[in-house]
Amino acid sequence: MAEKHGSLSINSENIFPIIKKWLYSDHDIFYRELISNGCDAITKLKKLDVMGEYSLPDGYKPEIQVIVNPEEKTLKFIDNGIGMTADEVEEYINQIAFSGATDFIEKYKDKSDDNQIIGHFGLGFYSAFMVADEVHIDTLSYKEGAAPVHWECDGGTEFEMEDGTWDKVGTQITLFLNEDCLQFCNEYKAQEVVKKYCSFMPVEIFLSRENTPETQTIDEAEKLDTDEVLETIQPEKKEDAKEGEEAQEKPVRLKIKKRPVVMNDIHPLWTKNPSECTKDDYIEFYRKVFQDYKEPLFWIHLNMDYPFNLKGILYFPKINMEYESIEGTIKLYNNQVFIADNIKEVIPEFLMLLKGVIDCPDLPLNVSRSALQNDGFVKKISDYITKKVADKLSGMCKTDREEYEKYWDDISPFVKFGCLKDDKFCEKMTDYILFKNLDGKYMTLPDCLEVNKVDPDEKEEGDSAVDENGEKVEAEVVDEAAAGEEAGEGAEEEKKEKTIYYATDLKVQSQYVNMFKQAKMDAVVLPDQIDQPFINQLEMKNEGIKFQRIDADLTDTFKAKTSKKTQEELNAQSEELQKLVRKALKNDKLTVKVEKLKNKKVSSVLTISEESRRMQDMMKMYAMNGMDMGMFGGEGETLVLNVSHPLVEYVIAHKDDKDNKNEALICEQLYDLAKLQQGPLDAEAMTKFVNRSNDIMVALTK
Ligand SMILES: Nc1ncnc2c1ncn2[C@@H]1O[C@H](COP(=O)(O)OP(=O)(O)OP(=O)(O)O)[C@@H](O)[C@H]1O
Repeated sequence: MAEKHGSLSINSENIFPIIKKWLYSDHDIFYRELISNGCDAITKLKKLDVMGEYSLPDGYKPEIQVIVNPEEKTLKFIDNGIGMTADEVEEYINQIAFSGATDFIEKYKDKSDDNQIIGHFGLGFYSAFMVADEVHIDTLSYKEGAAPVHWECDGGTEFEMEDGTWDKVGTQITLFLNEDCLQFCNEYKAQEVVKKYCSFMPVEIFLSRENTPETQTIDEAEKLDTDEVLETIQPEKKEDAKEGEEAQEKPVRLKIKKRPVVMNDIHPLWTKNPSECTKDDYIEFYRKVFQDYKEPLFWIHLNMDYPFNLKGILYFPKINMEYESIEGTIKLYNNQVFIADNIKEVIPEFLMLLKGVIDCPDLPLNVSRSALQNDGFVKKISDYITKKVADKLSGMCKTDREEYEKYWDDISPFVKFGCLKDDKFCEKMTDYILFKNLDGKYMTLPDCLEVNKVDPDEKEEGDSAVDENGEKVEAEVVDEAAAGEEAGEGAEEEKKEKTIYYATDLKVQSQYVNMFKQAKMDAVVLPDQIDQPFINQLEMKNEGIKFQRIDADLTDTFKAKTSKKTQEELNAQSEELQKLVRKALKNDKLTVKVEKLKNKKVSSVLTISEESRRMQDMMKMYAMNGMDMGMFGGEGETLVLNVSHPLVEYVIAHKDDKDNKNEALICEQLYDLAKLQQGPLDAEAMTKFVNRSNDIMVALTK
């Protein structure tokens, strides 16, 4: 070939500075580009062999060598792939690749955020100029009679091309590193980058150091053709061999140049058929990739060929905590070439709580992130992954409930977060969300509704109420006919709305929990922060389902049946006592209700309406961001006084007695006792409560 000197066909004189600046944030990516070009070249050669257009030489072992040379500040990438003829170098390197790079830069130069482009694919070979002042190509095409080609370019717009000396089919790319980028010819840095991008590339990659003095010693029998023998070590003669005994010869040893170590796994687990993979394989792969010593709970092996190609493994790690602190990683690959972690355009956000690998060769990667976001195909991929996760979970719930329950506490933040983030996932999972009831038993939403279908009053028909020790207490038995009057049509209407009662803290709400248990009513436990938005969403999406905290209201179950007349009396007493209690407590917002409760040992109970409490909880969240909370305190609180309790009877009997000092004292004490059943008192209230309790006991001594 006549020596050729030419200009690269580009539009801009400044293309190299742009390449360098553009990809500055992750310019180690050139490793991935050059190694994957080598992989492609090898794949093409193997394909030609399969098609009968080329015969691979005997003992052909596809491989890519990465050779660092810190002394000479060079980095070499050598593959035994298809190679290039001079014409091909002209076409693919001088023209096409460069114009591709120009297009690429033209398209994205205005985008200021480096992360806008997810793959950097399409820049390929020229990414070498991000770190190198000069790049050489030495290549020999597989084609019969092809001549080796040498090409070089010093980062300007000029290149030189001439006959070369490369005598093996394949290509060597040599980078003469820029002074700022010498780290890339450091062996350890090279190792790190190759591991980052190339751990699962489909061709074996070997990393070595040029002119390395490192050696290793092996038995002669272990010698491979590729070993470079530096010295043959003859065994010492065994002198102490006893007479008659055959002298046992030690083997000949060879000192060889240290063999390069394979850097990658060319058959990662996700490429295998799930039926070929064992539990140990999955766990080992998980540990290797995510450096997590804990065992994952379970996993989903995705394996799809049609209508798009997608393979991967999603692991559910052990995460028994609030979702904010969970950090997952989903690694995205394209034909076993690592692209990036956590690409939220492709992988649904809630799945980022998991750990996993997804390989999707069909993904368009040389596009900006915003283009990916609006890509219908990418949306399909994302939907498919979501569906598979929901299928796995619902399937497990249906066929292996015991196992599902075992994992539930760990996966529940993830499932709930998923339901909040993804409507389709929510739809599929609604019936497979588990709720733990007061006895610690897991129930699905349909189970909960089934339980609540039974009218607690009917269930209790004929039963007496029981106290906290499970002993029967006297309950008011009223004339059915009289009670019947109040059961109008309105009550029928109300029953259509199904209420699921819940507790958020079994300790704090223990008094209510006891009352529920005594009344043989059930509630579910929803202790996590995510539960509140989650039940809001369930209510929104499932008309007729209402969640109510167990201290939100006293259900009719706790009340004795009363005649209309008695109820009217109670209403009147409520009005009067409200005035009295408000005055005693100096609290105008408090509602007071007098009720006839079945359990005569309960004197007072505080309820706070579900709506007010939810509103207050929300306000508390805003308060953390500096909002004043004072205006919302005490809203929606109702003090229920049990008319069947002697203390309340006493207050009612003496309500008009202006000289009675005990009245106010008892009102305050009843309120504090009710408040204590919900949670701790604040410091001031607690001091008052203790002093008052002491006063009451002193009074007993008189
Ligand atoms: N090691 C190699 N062996 C053989 N041909 C190569 C090699 N490296 C590059 N080429 C040729 O040069 C062309 C341009 O390479 P470049 O890396 O710029 O882009 P690409 O590989 O086509 O796309 P991508 O940017 O996605 O890698 C390739 O398509 C290939 O034909």
